[in-house]
Amino acid sequence: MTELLTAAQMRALEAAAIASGAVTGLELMERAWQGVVAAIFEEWPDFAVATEGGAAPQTDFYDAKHGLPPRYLDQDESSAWRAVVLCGPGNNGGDGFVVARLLHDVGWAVEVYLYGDPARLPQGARLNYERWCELGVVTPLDHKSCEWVGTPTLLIDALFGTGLTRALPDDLQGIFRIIAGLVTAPYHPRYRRCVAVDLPSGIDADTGKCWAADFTSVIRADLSVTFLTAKIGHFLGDPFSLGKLVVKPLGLPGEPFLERGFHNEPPQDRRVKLVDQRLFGKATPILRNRLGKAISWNKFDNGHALILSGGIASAGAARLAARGALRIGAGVVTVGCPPAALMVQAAQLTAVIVRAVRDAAALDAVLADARINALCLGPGLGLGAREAALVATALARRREPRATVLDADALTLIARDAALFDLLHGDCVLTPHAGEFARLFPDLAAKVAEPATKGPTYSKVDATRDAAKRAGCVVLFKGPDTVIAAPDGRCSINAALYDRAAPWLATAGSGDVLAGFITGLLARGFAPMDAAETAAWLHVECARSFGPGLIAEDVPEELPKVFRALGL
Ligand SMILES: NC(=O)C1=CN([C@@H]2O[C@H](COP(=O)(O)OP(=O)(O)OC[C@H]3O[C@@H](n4cnc5c(N)ncnc54)[C@H](OP(=O)(O)O)[C@@H]3O)[C@@H](O)[C@H]2O)[C@@H](O)CC1
Ligand SMILES: [K+]
Repeated sequence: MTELLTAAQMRALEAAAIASGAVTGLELMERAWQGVVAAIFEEWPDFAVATEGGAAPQTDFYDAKHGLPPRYLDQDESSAWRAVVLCGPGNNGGDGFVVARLLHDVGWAVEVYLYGDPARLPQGARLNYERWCELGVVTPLDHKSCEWVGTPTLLIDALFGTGLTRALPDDLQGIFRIIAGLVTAPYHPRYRRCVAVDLPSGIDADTGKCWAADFTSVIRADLSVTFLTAKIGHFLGDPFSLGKLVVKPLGLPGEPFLERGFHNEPPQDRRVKLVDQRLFGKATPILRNRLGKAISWNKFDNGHALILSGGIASAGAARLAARGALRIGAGVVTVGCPPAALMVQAAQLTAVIVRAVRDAAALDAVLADARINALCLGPGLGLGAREAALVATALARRREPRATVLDADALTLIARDAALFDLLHGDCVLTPHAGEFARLFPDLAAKVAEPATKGPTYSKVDATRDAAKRAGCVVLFKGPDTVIAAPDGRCSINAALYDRAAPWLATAGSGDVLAGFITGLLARGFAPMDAAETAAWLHVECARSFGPGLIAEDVPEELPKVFRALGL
């Protein structure tokens, strides 16, 4: 998995590299702008063609995005390559001055605006400001001049990066609103693309929160270019403001540290990882069973998952979870349902065993079978006294605690009853969506929802970590930015964003399949955190592999294809 950094960790790495003498601050800035410019030209190769002719291409990118016919192009103006670079008072602005220089060198008409006093720029940024001043003017960015920004072919947002730690002053809020309004104006023919250096200005690099009035006053980027590795804030908040995210190397001597972990490792509860394909490295037990051996010929060695079902009307949710658990490799899956739902479940299920579980006493008897080693409680379960008793029975068998996923209705039940909540143990996994999270942890949800007005801000990562500590088990907080945390502080993000976006996964029943995936992996012997991360990643991969049109039933059926693509 890839380490995501906080602004402070990034600064510490930069300072360590500079202190080691391996690189200077100015060199880092040079590498950063090289990365930005390379990313721009890779993304829009037509922009680099200006090096030769200086004539703007007739291609209307805007047209492609909004379906406007080319005649909307302002032909008179289209021959000018106009770039506007907005620079801020720190090193993000310093990166902006250098990008301006390079674009100028390759033939663009570049206008540079600066917010702040040039005399107070940090040393490296100041030097690059002076170099730019030899080539062109710098217009102070204020309420009046920001109107002149207009709608350039290329807008570079280098106002603020990782150094933004407090709310923007009123004058800046106004400037942001005006520029954001200009560049997102839907019918202006000449606006092409906006590139954010590091991240769109106004977004907090640690939490993804917005220091501007709201996300509508953030200058939305088509491309955000960051350095070394992504920051946590790139995946939280409103990542849609970032457009496409590109990470460029800085050539730091310890850069491969990202593969191995930090040289000076921050404590566990300060690190956040991005779940990615590296989960499936050699060490991954995806093809191993609960005994740590390769998947066994004996189905019980591969675990036995029990999914509790609700009544007839909601019985489908448990079936989806069961199918997920089976496809991900649990050796045996049983659905336990109320007697009245037995016929319905038996008629619909083939490879899955169906058993009647009338009440808590019946569940207790079923759980006497020690081969059942993973439980799934919640999908379509119901919210009555019987269901609460089932949850209590399942959690209370402390002498033989089973790995247990609590989803949907089971989460509502434990949110309602503190005694049930107290039964949670270290082999549980909670899988709330935002609404369920707010019911379970109202104070933490309220802190996440608070707008950023003073630092440090509180994010979904912080909330999930705090929730896992409070519950004493793994919490998987769902969303396009799913955050997974363990009580010991481990934390990761499984992002269905940028090149992994799969909005069609937001479909009824897909959460039930995820609960089933986790349960199946728990049955296979995965530790709760590993099971949650692996299941969440595969869940998104299934959706991506299937594509639009996906319904929940398709998710488990796509799994064999995903496994094959992974070479498993
Ligand atoms: N680290 C690295 O390895 C590398 C970093 N690089 C680049 O540097 C960027 C980070 O630079 P940075 O630390 O100078 O921060 P940045 O975002 O420019 O802003 C700081 C300025 O903003 C000001 N300010 C803050 N809040 C404010 C507010 N609300 N309203 C108004 N002003 C406010 C703050 O003022 P102060 O708090 O000091 O009073 C200070 O003047 C990073 O994003 C990347 O682009 C790359 O070049 C390569 C390697
Ligand atoms: K920026």
